[in-house]
Amino acid sequence: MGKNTKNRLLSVSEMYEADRLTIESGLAGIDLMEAAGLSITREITKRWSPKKTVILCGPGNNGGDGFVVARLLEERGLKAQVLLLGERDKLRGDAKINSDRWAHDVLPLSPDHLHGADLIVDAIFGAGLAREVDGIVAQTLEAAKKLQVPVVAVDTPSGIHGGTGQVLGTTLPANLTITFCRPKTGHYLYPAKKLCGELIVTDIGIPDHVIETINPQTEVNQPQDYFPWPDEETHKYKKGHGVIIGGQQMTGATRLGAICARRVGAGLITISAHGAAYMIYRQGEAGNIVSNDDLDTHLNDPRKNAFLIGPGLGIGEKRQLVVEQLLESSKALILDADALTMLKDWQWKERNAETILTPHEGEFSRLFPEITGSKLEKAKAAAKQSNCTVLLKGPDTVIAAPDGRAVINDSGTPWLATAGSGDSLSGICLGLFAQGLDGFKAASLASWLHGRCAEAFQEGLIAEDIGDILPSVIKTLKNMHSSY
Ligand SMILES: NC(=O)C1=CN([C@@H]2O[C@H](COP(=O)(O)OP(=O)(O)OC[C@H]3O[C@@H](n4cnc5c(N)ncnc54)[C@H](O)[C@@H]3O)[C@@H](O)[C@H]2O)[C@@H](O)CC1
Ligand SMILES: [K+]
Repeated sequence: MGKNTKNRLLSVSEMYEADRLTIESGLAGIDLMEAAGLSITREITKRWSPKKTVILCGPGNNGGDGFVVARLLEERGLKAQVLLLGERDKLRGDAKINSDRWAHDVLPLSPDHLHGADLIVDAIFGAGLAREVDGIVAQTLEAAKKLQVPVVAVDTPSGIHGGTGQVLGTTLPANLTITFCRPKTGHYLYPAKKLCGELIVTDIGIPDHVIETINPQTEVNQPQDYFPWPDEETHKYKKGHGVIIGGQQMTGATRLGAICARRVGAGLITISAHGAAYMIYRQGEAGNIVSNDDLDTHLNDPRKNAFLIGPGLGIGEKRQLVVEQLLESSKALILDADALTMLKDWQWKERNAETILTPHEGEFSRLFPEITGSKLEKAKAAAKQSNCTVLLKGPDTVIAAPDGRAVINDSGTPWLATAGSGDSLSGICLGLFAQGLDGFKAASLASWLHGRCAEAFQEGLIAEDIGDILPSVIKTLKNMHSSY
């Protein structure tokens, strides 16, 4: 993870730490709150001209931000009504100061006081959400949902945990969420990702050096710079020789992986197969090498530097032995699909080479039944326990390294939920692995490229299209600089 912190994602405690260090360094909390309220007001007035904004305020600083928005909207001639959870005279600190600056009445937070709203600002809970939302708050959020007017969430929609992205009790889906300094990890994890609507990150004065000091270990996945561009003097043996253990029946899975591995730049790809499957692979794509040598021969060839096992493999004792032999080798290794299923009882031990595991949620819970938590927490814990790079698949794929670094991928479309899509992903990983990227970089870049292929192709994508469209996605990398 480089020094640049612009792609970092904060946990809730890191956000509090950033506030604390900023205030300690001389910036007043009240100024941060004013900046937060100003940015929210600016984003609202850019998009809407509400006749009546109802602002739902909670008892903490999230509510304090809400009071600032009420005042600033009114200063711009826009009518605002504050509904407050709890007693106004019990507010403390910066929230109290901003309540005092709001010269109008507040009404109790209740579904009865939502009428007439043509815009809602949700400032009940943000980072301080401590338990499930229930009672009058839940009733008000449910009633607000039914109004079907635009909703602007301050920091997070109330009820969403900023770290995990989970809903605690209930929440109010937003059209726009405005958060401060850096996104929180929860903004990129489902279900929060879809409940936040458009996400805007605004600068409220927290300096970059504060984030550098905290050094958060999670980023949004922006791996474009890792792409292994070939230099002019290269030759195929310099670009790696990947081996895929060919499935005996689901031969298509192996072939999809092989195409993607070659498209992403691997010098050579060998499919290792026997019997009837060997003949099928021989009749397949002309650029694949197909070999019926035994595994030892491949493992003893120093040029064959990266192996993939799992796609279309099937399950059985013989295959289990192949998986074990690969695990004991010193080759870079990707374990996918059926290979993960057969790993179930494997005692995690040190491999002396890079390893990537690519489970979906079901495979993950069979592999790591004792690990629970958010998707991010699960991937991080599994990477640490297994000493492997873990690529936990889904619409919010998380890639975690054993040393604690993690990225959340945000490229892709629901069209990736199609047979063979995962085989293409592990093939891309193999191609990058073969070219010498480490496990974390290979998995991060593969996941991003895979998602971009779906975005480029759009409707009607099937697995075969991923390899076809990869070259045009790679082309876009040439002019791209990582930014979000
Ligand atoms: N200096 C700062 O700390 C800044 C904070 N800011 C805002 O402050 C927020 C964090 O403020 P707080 O730490 O006060 O936390 P919140 O305002 O998010 O919530 C804390 C309050 O809600 C109560 N609460 C939590 N969950 C509840 C539940 N389920 N049901 C009922 N009550 C519940 C707590 O008891 C506490 O009173 C951020 O999300 C952001 O909006 C911004 O103003 C920027 C500066
Ligand atoms: K909120």
